[in-house]
Amino acid sequence: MAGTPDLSGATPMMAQYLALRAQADGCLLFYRMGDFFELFFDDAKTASAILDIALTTRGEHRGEPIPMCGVPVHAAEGYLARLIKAGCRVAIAEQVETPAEAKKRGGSKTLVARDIVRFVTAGTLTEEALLEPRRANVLAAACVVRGSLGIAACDISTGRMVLEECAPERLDAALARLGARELVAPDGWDGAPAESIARAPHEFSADGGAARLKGLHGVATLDGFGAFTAPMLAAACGLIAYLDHVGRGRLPLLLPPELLSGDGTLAMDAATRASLEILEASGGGRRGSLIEAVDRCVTGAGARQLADDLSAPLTDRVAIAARLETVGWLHDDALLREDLRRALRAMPDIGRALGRVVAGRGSPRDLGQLRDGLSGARTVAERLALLADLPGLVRELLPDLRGHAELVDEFARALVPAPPTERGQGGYIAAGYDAALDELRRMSGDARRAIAALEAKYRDETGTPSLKIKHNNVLGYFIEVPQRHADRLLEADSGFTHRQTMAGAMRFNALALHEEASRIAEAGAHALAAEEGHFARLVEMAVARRNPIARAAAAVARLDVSAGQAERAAEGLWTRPQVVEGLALEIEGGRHPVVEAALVREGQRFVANDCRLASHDRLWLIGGPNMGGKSTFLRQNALIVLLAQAGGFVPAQSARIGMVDRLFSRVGAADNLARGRSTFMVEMVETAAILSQATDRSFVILDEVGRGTSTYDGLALAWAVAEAVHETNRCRCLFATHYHELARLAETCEALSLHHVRAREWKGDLVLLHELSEGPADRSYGLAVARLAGVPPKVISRAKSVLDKLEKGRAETGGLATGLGDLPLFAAAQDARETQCDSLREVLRAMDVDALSPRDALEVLYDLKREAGE
Ligand SMILES: Nc1ncnc2c1ncn2[C@@H]1O[C@H](COP(=O)(O)OP(=O)(O)OP(=O)(O)O)[C@@H](O)[C@H]1O
Repeated sequence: MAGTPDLSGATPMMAQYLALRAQADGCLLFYRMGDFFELFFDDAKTASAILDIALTTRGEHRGEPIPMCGVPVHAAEGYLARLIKAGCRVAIAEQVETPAEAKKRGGSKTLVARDIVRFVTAGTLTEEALLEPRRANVLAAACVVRGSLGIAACDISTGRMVLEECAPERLDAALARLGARELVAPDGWDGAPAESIARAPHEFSADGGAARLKGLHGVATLDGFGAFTAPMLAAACGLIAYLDHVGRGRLPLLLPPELLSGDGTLAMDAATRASLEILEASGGGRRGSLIEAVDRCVTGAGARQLADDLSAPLTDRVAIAARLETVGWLHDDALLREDLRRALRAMPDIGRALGRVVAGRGSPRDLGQLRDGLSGARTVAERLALLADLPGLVRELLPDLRGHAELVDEFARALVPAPPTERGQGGYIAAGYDAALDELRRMSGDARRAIAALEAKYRDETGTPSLKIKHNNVLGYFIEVPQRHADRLLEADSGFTHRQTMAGAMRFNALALHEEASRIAEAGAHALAAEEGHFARLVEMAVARRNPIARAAAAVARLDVSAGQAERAAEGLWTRPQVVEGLALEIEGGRHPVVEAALVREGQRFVANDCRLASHDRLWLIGGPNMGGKSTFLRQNALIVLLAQAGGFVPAQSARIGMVDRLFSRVGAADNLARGRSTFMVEMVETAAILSQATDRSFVILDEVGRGTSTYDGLALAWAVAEAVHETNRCRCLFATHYHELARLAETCEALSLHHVRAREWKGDLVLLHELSEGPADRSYGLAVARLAGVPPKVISRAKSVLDKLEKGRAETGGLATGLGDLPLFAAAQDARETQCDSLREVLRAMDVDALSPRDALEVLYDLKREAGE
């Protein structure tokens, strides 16, 4: 591999490598060698397999060849992104001195010193290229103090930090809500999820956490930020200690912590989130998720805020009303909305630029982004301030959007319009900002002009029109002439000194050229140093104002979310929900945003359905054929509740929602093999959670619970669960089931009613109407659906005869629900076609094929055909 020195015999280097490896602590070690990051031993095997790059060997260690692979430094970000995605963490070991410095330090053979400069892990990214613009990147720490769980979480790309406390068994739900990419937990804590990163328990100290937060934010007490408890502070301590470790002592942007209280948000556990596909569809990724169907934000920060809103809908009516008022205001004024969105669309990502600047990885471009973003925010605020009747929420945001005039003006004067991402070449400080810098630039400009004049002069003097003055990184400035004209310059008194002979050309130096070149170099170095000085000062200015800048970023994001919600509502004829006290759930003409979008893409129409739950009719049992739309109906109502409490409009004609405290969604026998539990076990664990946690203010959707086991067990469980939900939890609940027998519950449960999705058989084909109707389902249509799905006719006809037998057996024994009483649902199940099939079968069975003459056979065929026709 190019650029890789031979390891054999390089023992000091191997010693250096192994020492760094020991510090890398479970991470892959990227070891910088020239233009490459090299990986050795098992790291090389792991990385080459994930990255699909060549695994080679170099040299030996203890008599064994050393496996090795490498990635070019200039392309390292792409490789890092893939490794992080595959769940790896990476330690970056850089050369921390130049070869010249090493030589000066210890002689010509001295190894260049290297050190781990930082760790790159999923939860601690700040690089623009490694982050998803529309998704927050959350790192969390958790620990238990005196039986209570503390959680600290932050998105270091924007600095947002939240602290919360809850019961230890709520850890999974909290992590799912926060969307944590990486979790840090004390070593030896048996409640820690398997994939968490273990850190020394002493790093989780409440006193330590309080001290670090006070130090970070320069305050004597944390009371101004919130009343934080010991578990929260201990978790914060663990989080900051880990950040300190991965940043090698340099902390990223951390804003003052916010106190999160579980009471203020709609509780949803991990299973509910997964089943509602809020931020990710079940197959992974945004496609097909709720957020994809809702998100019309024009900025990355807006999309991240929307994801936050959807992950943690509110239970505070005032806060929900404030958001809804803003969305309504922008919904009703299309011109204003369009104007605002146009302004927002042009804004860079202020929060993430700030994150990089504070983390010490900011570039001139990031400063330019802060300038443009904050100036855009100011313009938006000024335009909004002119309007009458601003919603309260928008009025509150105005001061955050303004108030950066000093920084914006300074940055506007200091920086060129489009600053580069690299500082090495300079050129990012604007002309006219610093007279001394302008003078240095003028000097090097003069010298460049002088060099151009020299070229003309040398051509004249030597009589060589093809003489050129050129520049490269090795020789600097030099004079080049074609070989055949070189004699004149090679003469002893020519004033030129020979530098290099090329094929067909010769290169020379001259004193005057050397002097001008030195002036350029000197002025260039001074100019670069001056620009560096300005850069450091501008960075300092941004860092000092980090909290107000972050507030401006948050205000921009909130405006974008509201405008995006309004846009989505206008596009899809969504409506403003009423979120009220009480236990109603009245949704008229509700639709499922994701299913509807999919249908519309195929030119089909979504059938809207109503849902009317109230305390006297709080459990709807929903039957009907497979594919009839039961799951869709269940989910659309849960999603409408979620969207409404997140403060947005909803896909319905009207919606009146009694505030929900907890939302549960369960799908029978969902696969969760990754967690090593059987599907049925998962289903029951999740159902148990609902039965123990749902209150009368909760909303629960249960989709075919009980289907993951034998028919009798399943029916019995579904029956008992429905009864418990009705009697004990008394929550609002939609319960989809294929067990017709459950209809009997309506006789004993007064707040339970029966509903079904409609279907019809028409000319032998099944027609699914996707329409919800009152009353029990008339029959199953499983075989018809299977035929629709393309199951071969042979298998369908076999299934039919099995079904006939089963139903006959059931009729004789009294059926599945014997002992629960008669089941009228199945009484009318036989239809005329089945009887007809049986008579055809009778004729065929009676026939002796071997005894038939060809003529008789033809007769029989005619008979059969006639009979079938009847
Ligand atoms: N209201 C509707 N309007 C139009 N099409 C619908 C509607 N509801 C569902 N569908 C269509 O029917 C398909 C199946 O819906 P869904 O999964 O909700 O049925 P189901 O009754 O739960 O089926 P199963 O019992 O097999 O789980 C959807 O993917 C969608 O294409």
